[in-house]
Amino acid sequence: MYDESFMYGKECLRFLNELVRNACAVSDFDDLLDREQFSMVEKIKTIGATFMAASGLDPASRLKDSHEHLFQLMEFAFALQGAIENFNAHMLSFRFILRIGYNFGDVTAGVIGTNKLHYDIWGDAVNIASRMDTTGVANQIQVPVNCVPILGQRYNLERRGTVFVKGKDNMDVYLVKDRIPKKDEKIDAIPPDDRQAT
Ligand SMILES: Nc1ncnc2c1ncn2[C@@H]1O[C@H](COP(=O)(O)OP(=O)(O)OP(=O)(O)O)[C@@H](O)[C@H]1O
Repeated sequence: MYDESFMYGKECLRFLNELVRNACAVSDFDDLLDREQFSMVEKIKTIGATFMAASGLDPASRLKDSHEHLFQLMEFAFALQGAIENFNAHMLSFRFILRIGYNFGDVTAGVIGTNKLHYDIWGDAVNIASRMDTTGVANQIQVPVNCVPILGQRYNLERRGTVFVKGKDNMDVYLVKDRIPKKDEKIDAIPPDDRQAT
């Protein structure tokens, strides 16, 4: 845990900056975005200690009738967890806790104003993603129930219960635990000799 008031917030800023573009972690948040496997994922902004990303905003790069951009975003969330683990392994005095909120749905994307331009996204889907984070669990990825049919195709999800979401009342929420292994992954994990014996 860190204290935002320590050294007037300077230490907090330094750590967050190191985390987002640091030299000691194996893969920092911004570097992850350069990877081909996250080609549809975009950083929107950081808000305080929150890192906001979206996927599939460019309809041209989205594969038709595919949920690949949604899986990419979930894989990105896993990669962030890995980056935090790496980062924490270099820390002696404290550990960062990462809480992730995830949602999908229609959004409006654009820029407001004429100076200090900033690309942003809006909509119910964004508000709910934000609430999935704020009502979430330390070191876990929380998603609303509407994500389950699609994410359940690739990930093991555990029902957490209901959380109160402003403007939505109580929402059913799930925690994304891990990937469902692919069939051939299981076979490959068994050494050839053992495979004959079973
Ligand atoms: N583009 C965005 N960037 C940052 N935060 C966002 C964005 N869109 C939505 N949020 C956040 O999502 C949350 C949910 O928004 P909602 O419209 O439900 O409530 P609100 O009345 O705006 O929230 P509050 O009064 O609690 O700040 C808010 O905390 C809002 O700051």
